[in-house]
Amino acid sequence: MLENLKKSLEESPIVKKGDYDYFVHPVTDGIPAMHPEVLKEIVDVIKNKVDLSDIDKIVCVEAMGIHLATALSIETEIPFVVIRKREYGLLGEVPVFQKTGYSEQNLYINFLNPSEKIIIIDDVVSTGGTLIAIIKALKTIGVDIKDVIAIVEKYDGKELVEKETGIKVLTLAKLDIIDSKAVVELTIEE
Ligand SMILES: O=P(O)(O)OC[C@H]1O[C@H](OP(=O)(O)OP(=O)(O)O)[C@H](O)[C@@H]1O
Ligand code: HPA
Repeated sequence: MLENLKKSLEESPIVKKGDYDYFVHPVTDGIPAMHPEVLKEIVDVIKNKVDLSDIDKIVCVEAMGIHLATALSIETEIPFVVIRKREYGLLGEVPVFQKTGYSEQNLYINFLNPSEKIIIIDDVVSTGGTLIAIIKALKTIGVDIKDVIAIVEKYDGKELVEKETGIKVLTLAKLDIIDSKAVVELTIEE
C-alpha cells in the first residue's frame, strides 16, 4: 500500500549539508514534484493506524509538515495549526529552540490550549532535535499529545524522542544513506 512512497524515497537525490547527508524528497522538501498518490497513501495509512475520533487539532511544524497536515485535515475535518519559524509576539506565544543535524533556530507555538487533544505530524525524524523540543514545549502548555507521526525515520532520532519524552513516534518508512544512496524499508504493518 505504501509502494509509491517507498519507490520515491529510494529515488531521493542525496546532497551534503556540511557533513550531513541530506536526502531530497517531495515529502521532506517539496521537490521533486509530489505525486498525489504518494500523499494519498500516507493519509490512508494514518487514517487506518491512528485513532483520530477524539482529536481537537493536528499540529505540524513549518515548513514541511504543512502539506501533510493539510491533506490529513481535509480528509478528517480536524483543524490544524502550524508551529511557525516566525515570532508574532501574541499573548501566550511559546518559543522553542530547534536544532537539527544542519541548522538551529527558534520556532513559535501559538493557539494551543491546555487539555486539547492533539496529534503531531512532521515529515521526518532524524536527530530527533525538532520533535524533542516541540514535545517538551507542548507538555509545558499542557496539551494532551495522543500521537506523534513522522513519515520517515532516519538515524536514531525516533528512539531518542521516545527516550527523552516518553512518547512513541509512528513512522511509515526508515531511510538509511549507504554509499550516497537511499536505502528504504517500510516500518508499518498494513
Ligand atoms: O530530527 P531532526 O534532526 O530535528 O530533523 C527533522 C526536522 O528537520 C526538518 O526541518 P527544517 O528545520 O529543515 O525545516 P523545513 O521543514 O522548513 O525543511 C524537518 O522538516 C523536521 O522538522
Ligand atoms: N532530508 C530532508 N529533510 C530532512 C533531512 C533530510 O535528510 N534531515 C532532516 N530533515
